Parts: sequence; C-alpha cells; structure tokens
Amino acid sequence: MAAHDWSAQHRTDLITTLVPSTAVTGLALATNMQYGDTAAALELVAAVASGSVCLASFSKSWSDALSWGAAAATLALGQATATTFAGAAWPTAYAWVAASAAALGARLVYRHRTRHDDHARELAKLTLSAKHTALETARLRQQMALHQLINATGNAEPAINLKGLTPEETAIREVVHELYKRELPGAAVERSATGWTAVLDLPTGLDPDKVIREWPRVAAGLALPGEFDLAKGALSSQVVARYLDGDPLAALVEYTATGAEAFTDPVVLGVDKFGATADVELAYNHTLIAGSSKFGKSNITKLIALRLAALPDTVLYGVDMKPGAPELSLLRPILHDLATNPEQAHAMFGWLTEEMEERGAILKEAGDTRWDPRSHGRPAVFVIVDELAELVRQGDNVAKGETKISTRVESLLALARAYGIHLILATQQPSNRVFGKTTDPRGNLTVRISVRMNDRGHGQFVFSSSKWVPGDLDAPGKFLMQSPDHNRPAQYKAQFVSDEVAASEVARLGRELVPAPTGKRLILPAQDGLNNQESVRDRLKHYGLMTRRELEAGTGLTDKQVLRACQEMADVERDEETNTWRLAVLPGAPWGVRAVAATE
Ligand SMILES: Nc1ncnc2c1ncn2[C@@H]1O[C@H](COP(=O)(O)OP(=O)(O)OP(=O)(O)O)[C@@H](O)[C@H]1O
Repeated sequence: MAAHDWSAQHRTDLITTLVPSTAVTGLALATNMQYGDTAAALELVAAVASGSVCLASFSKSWSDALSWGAAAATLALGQATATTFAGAAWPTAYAWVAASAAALGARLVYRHRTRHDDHARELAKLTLSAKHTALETARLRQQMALHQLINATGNAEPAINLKGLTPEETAIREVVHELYKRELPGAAVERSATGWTAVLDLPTGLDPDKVIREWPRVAAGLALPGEFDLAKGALSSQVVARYLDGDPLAALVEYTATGAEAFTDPVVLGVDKFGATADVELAYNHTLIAGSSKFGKSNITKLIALRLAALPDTVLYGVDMKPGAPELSLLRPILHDLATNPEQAHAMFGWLTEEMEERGAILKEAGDTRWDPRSHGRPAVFVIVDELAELVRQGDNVAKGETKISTRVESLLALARAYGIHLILATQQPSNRVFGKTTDPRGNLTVRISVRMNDRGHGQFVFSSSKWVPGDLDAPGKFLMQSPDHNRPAQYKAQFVSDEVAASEVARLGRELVPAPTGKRLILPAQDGLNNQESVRDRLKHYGLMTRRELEAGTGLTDKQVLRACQEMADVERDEETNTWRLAVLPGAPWGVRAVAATE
C-alpha cells in the first residue's frame, strides 16, 4: 500500500480517538456552566437509555449501525455525564482519557474487522480491472477483425478461382477475367475431331452480343493459331465458341450416295468446317456454279448430276458445247438428252419453253401454282449447262431475226422454276456478258456456288456481296454457297467424285433408271454430215420408238425422205400398233418409263 495511504489511516485513527472525546468534554463543560447538575442527570438518563439500546442491539444482533451507534452514544453520554458532574476537575480528565481509550479501542476493533473487507475490495478492484482489461483487449481484437473483414469484403478483390477442368477452359476463364474483370459461372469445353467447342455461361451484366462482337480480343488473348466460330447458346446468357485446329477442310471428303427420294429433298454436297453435312435445296431454284479452272467446279457439277439422277421424280438434260463435250458426255447414260452444238441447244431450249407452256396449262387446270411431279404427272426437269459462256458464245451467233440462246436462257430463268424446270449453269467466267447483257440474271439464280475464283470481280458478281470471297478458297473442292438456306459466307468442302466413282455410279444409275417421257418428247437434231439413212438410224438409236414427225424433227428431212430412208433400211421396222418406227435390235437397255411416269 502507498505511504500516503498509511499516514492517512493513522490520521483517521487519531481523529476518531481524540476529536469525539475532546468535543464531548468541551460540550459537557459548557453544559455544566449553563445548566449545572440537572443537565448531568439528564445526560445520565440518556446514557442509561442508550446503553440499554446498545445491549439489546448487540444481544439481539440488530443492525451493526444501531449497535455501534448506541455504544458510541452511551460512551459519549457517559463521558458527558461525568464531565458535567465534575466540571473542571480530575474526573473530567479521567473521563476524557477513558473515552479516548474506548474510542481508540472501538477504532482498532473496527479496523480489525474491516481489514479483510479492504483486501477483498482491493482484490475485487484488481479482478475488475483485469476483467476490464480483458474485455478491452477482446473489444480491440474484435475491432481489428472487423476492420480486416471490411477490408477483405469491401475494398479488396474477392478471392477468385479461374482454374477450369481443361487447359482450354482455364485459358478462357483467365482471358475473360482479364478483359472484363468478371468471372465466368461456367465454361464447359468439349473436344471434337476438328478442335473444341466451349459453352460460356456469362455472368449477369455481360452481354453475349458484346462478347461475340469483341471475340477477336478474346482470341488474341488465347493466342491460338486456328479459327473461331461464334454463336449464341441455348440460354440467353450463353455464348458458344467453336475452335478449329488447323484446316478441317484440307482432308479429302469421299463421295457417298444418299437416300434422297424426291427432287425437293436437300442435295448433299459435302461438309462444313465442323464436319456437319453441307446440303442445299435445288428444288424451285436455278443454280449458278462458278469457279476458276482446276478448283473443282466440274466435280461439283458431276456430284449434283449424280444426286439428281438417283431421284425417281427427276430427269436430267445436259448442254456441253465444248468440243467433244468433255465433261457431260461422261454422264450421258444418266442424262435424258445432251445437246452438244448450237442447233441442239436451240432445239432443247425451244422444247423446254414448249414444255413449260404445257405445264402451265396443266397447272392452270389443276388450280395449282407449283409443279409437283406426283400430282401433275411429269418429272422435275434439271438442265445442266457446262460452261455457260461457251453456250452463249455459240448460241447467240444466230441469223438476224432468230432468237439468241441467251434470250432463251434468260426467259427460262425468269419463268421456269414454278413449272419444275430448273437450270444449273456452270461457268468459269461469271459476268453480265455471259448472260447476254440484257438484264441481271442473278435475281433468278437463287443458289450460287463457287469454288476458288482468281478474279475478285467475278466473286463479287456471283455473290453480290463483299463478304463472300471465293479468292480466299485455297484448295480444289472448297466452295462457298449462297442460297435461301445459306446466308453466311462459310467455307465447305465438296465430296470428291473420282473418275472411277463417276464411271461406276453413272453405269449403276444409267442401268437402273430409264428416262421418263416428259410430255411431248424432246427430239434433238442429228449431227451434221450424215446422209439421210444415217440420220434416221442415228435418231432411232438415240430415241427408240419414233413417229414420222419426230424423225422429221430429228433429221431435218421431209416426210417423204424419212419414209424412203426407213423403207430402204433392213434393220428399221414399223410398229403398226403405235404407228412408230424403230431399230429392229435396240442397243443397250430397253426404253421404258421411269418411276414417276410408271406410277401414273
Ligand atoms: N472435292 C474435291 N476434293 C478434293 N480434290 C478435288 C475436289 N474437286 C476437285 N479436286 C481436284 O481438283 C482437280 C480439278 O477438279 P475439276 O476438274 O473438278 O476442276 P474444274 O474447276 O472443273 O477444272 P476445269 O474447269 O479445268 O475442268 C481434280 O482433278 C481433283 O484433283
């Protein structure tokens, strides 16, 4: 305990010992002088009363305050009684000494009794202070923790985990986070034969269109050599990114026969970059096939011819004006007919116009607007022109007043589709000149296909758009396609029809399919330079049974010349029933009708 506490206690001891007894002495002497012995008697009575209260209180354990208060009062009154009786004499001094001694005793007893209380109080005080310190420490700790928490959640970046299940997923998560400061809720990556596909779940607030628009930045961040294809996912918050390793269109795509059954079925041409089938609807569309030499234009033409030839409701015609008809003569067995010179081409296009008119009448009668082979009884017609430029060059060279071939082509392009008559025009030099310069034919050529084209202007002419760039096609067989069902400039690879495949497919289809009659038969004129009999034999060999009128059309002879030629040839006989002429021994397969005509 501190020194000043100690001296303060002794001062208190001294005061409680001497002050009360001295004060009582003073007061009692004053009372004596004032009231004499009467006061002393009263003080004695009071002392006795107070003493009795004191005794009663101590013996009955009343409150300490009452017991000790009564004791103090008895002592003071006793001293006062003695002093008042004695006055300024020795008993007063004795009484003072006795009272002081009693006060000292009482003080010592009090101190003894309260000594433990002091310790307890001191201890309690210490305990309280320790508890207070502990509480204060806990409070400070909590404050520090709160501070740290606020820092962690409020000001600093939340803890993020950009690790994906695959290296691609991790890379995408990291790049997206770096660019947009956002974490992807999902980024599932699935590998395919040609690369991988990632389905990105975007966090709210990150617009899929924006991500698609800005994908070049993501791609740059991924630093991959291949190509991306972006699309929106099934959910509005999803983006699907397809990545292509290397060039998936570099591989050869083999020819496969398809199970198409009607000319309205899509025609399979090849594959897209993701290995999906690339097909196109040729029904009720005219088609342009363009491309520079040696990049696969003939291959696509051949492929389309094989596909169409396999259809039971379709007949094919061909026009190949290059010397020797190098492309289409290979397909002769699956062609209903093939025009190889200007006269034949004119005859064919003239016949197509007549056929169209007849079909118009049939449609009108049926109250229909579109040709349907099943209900209108004649097959869909496709005319494949290999090198349109050559057809126009030779076919437009006509005498004054006669119709140019380009005019016929143009008119068929404008009108024939609804009648199930289609043109497939292949050319190396697509330009207005090739189409006869009069009108722009492209509006009627709704399917446009192009392999590589070295001339940029040609590419622009074919697709009427700068987005389709055939000059970018870097290998034979790759092509671009624009049609009602293809409005994106995607690259495709055509199935390859090798010479062996073409030969065997043509033989198979030519054997199975017998050309169906299409209304009034197309009779092409025989080649120049044949005598009358040779012309007749040539046409009969070509068309089987022929009426005299057909023989006239096919040979350019008169009625009588035809009759004489037929009668002079031993191997030509007359069928009385049908009133037609034929060769006694027909070469190859018997003529007949194809499925459509047969079922009518
Ligand atoms: N789909 C294809 N896949 C792979 N190679 C092909 C494909 N198409 C064509 N080729 C290759 O390109 C060569 C030229 O093809 P094709 O004869 O069809 O071209 P073209 O453009 O018609 O040439 P041309 O006009 O000189 O006849 C073929 O011999 C073949 O080697």
